[in-house]
Amino acid sequence: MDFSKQLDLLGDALSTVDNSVLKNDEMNLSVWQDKGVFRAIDCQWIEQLAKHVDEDADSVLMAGALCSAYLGAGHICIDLATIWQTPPEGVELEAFRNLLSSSGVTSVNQWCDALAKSALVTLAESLTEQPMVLSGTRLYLYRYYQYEQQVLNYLKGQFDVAPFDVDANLIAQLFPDSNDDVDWQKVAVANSASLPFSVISGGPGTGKTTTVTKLLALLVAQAAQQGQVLRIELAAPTGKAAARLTESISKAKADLPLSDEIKSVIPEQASTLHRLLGSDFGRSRFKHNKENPLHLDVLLVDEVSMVDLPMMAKLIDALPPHARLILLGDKDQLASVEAGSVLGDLSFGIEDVYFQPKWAERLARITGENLTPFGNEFAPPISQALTLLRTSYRFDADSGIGQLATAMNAGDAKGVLRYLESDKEDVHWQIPEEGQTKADIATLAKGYDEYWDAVSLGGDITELYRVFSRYQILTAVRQGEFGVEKINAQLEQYFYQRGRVKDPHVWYPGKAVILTRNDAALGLFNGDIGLCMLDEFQRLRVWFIQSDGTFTGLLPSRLSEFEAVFAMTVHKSQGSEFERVALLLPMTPSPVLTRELLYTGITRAKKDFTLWGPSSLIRIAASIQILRYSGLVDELWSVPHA
Ligand SMILES: Nc1ncnc2c1ncn2[C@@H]1O[C@H](COP(=O)(O)OP(=O)(O)OP(=O)(O)O)[C@@H](O)[C@H]1O
Repeated sequence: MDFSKQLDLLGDALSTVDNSVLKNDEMNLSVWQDKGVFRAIDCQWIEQLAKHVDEDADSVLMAGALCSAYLGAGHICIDLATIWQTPPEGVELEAFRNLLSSSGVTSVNQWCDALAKSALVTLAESLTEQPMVLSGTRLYLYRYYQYEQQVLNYLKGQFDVAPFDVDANLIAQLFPDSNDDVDWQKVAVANSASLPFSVISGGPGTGKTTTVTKLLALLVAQAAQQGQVLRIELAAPTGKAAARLTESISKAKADLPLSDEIKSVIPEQASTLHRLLGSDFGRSRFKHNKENPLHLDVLLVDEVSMVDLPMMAKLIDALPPHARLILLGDKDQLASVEAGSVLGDLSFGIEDVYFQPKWAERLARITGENLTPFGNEFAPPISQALTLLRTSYRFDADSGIGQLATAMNAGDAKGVLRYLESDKEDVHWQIPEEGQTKADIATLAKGYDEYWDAVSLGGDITELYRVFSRYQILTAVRQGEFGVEKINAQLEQYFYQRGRVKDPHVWYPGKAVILTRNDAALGLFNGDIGLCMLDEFQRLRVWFIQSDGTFTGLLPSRLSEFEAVFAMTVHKSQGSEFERVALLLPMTPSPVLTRELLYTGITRAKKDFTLWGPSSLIRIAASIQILRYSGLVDELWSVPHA
């Protein structure tokens, strides 16, 4: 039986769960469900598994349910050794150990032995198709183990490819006056041009787009010298991010010190990953895969922090063997909504491990930069493929947003509060009053005055979209008084009371929506933003920006799954930037309040940032980092380093 297919079929169609699956009464699933450790789908999953074993498999089924539950929280696998020490939240260690000991498991080794012996588990070293895979102390659902292996095998294959020649003169031409200590943009170009796979990571405004545009120019120019034309594709996880990539590449291209002929070969048009791979919406298989690979020589993917492990595996699967893959993103941003944190895992040691000394010498020869201090004989192969851009050209040393983002990223709560309290022009802090239970909608709504003025003038949709994109309210949570749903409803009501909106319950000029699902028929994607305006025949249309910057107007009735977007969650805002951002925290602690969430929220703002929230929660958030289990870090970074 194909258990992974079975898991798919289970989907969200939940029926009554048989809570007596586990032979030991103490391991009653309903208790675990009540504690919020397991979802109904986790219980269904092990209920299915239990039908296929006669053995007393309680400890195995428990591990299986944990594996499924952790996957739901974004982890690719569970680490039994870690869970043995730190059981899921809400479960006491002693109770957890007692439960397992009642099925004969009193140590991690015994737990691993029980799993290794089970008919439900295959060992990674002798892989067969079973519901679960045990690799050391890591336990995976079979399909996720496969995804991880696909990525690892691809990477290991790339590490063995001999480096490509790089034209140092062209690099010098592209960086005519680099006078930083070490010009990491130049190093990134030399490094990525040498390799079939590379990652360029950097915070906001560190020049990622500028750098890859130069990289593409170099590759195009080198190919031209050999009479070849490269097929280059640009992609990003969401429509918004693809549109931004298109815009920034075309801007960066204009400044290149190269001939128009070379520039004309560098594409500007980016598409979404789904569109690139040929999504047949709703099905997990893409049109392009190993049997039908993409027709390209170079693939550049931006905003990779948002790419989950299954998507990365499918992307890699669809690459022709000779293709170069260049990944771009900010490793410190929130990880993908779905399971995995691929960019974070790939860049795990990027801060303190650099290049093998020989590789550092090679790059120094090409770039003329002094990279001797960055040689490290313990650098694992993956670290050769990474470059971190460190200087932000958007935020100067005085910028409050830049300093705030850096402090948050470092988990420096005191620094964060200090910058919030300082009188920097671009950072503001709205401290809620003791016991405040509602958001200050009137103040939050002020940011949209300019937008409503533009709506009432009924101007051009391009201009309206531009004005709308200047300000955004972000929320940390979905539910509750400070959650995105309530805030949107209150904002629409407020706009109605102020006469901006005739009736908030129907479509009206100026209504702003975000799609919550891909829509094959309309060619629109989850996360696409539409603005409602009258067309030339005075009919209401919802206008969506295409990745080429033009707009398409649809009858509102054609949209099925969407929500208002005067406020959006930080998760949804990834891949977008706004001149002014108001980030609204809840008043009480929430597990979603993490360093990454606040860093992502802060870095959406280009010119002005306001944080609404109490200092206690800001402190807590700064101290919590998201950890997602996977085997990528161990497999890629396990070489001890100095
Ligand atoms: N080496 C440099 N010297 C001076 N200015 C630079 C340099 N590199 C980039 N810039 C400028 O900094 C700004 C941000 O650059 P770019 O858009 O390439 O950064 P990014 O990392 O892609 O930004 P984002 O956070 O928007 O993704 C641009 O105005 C760009 O022209």
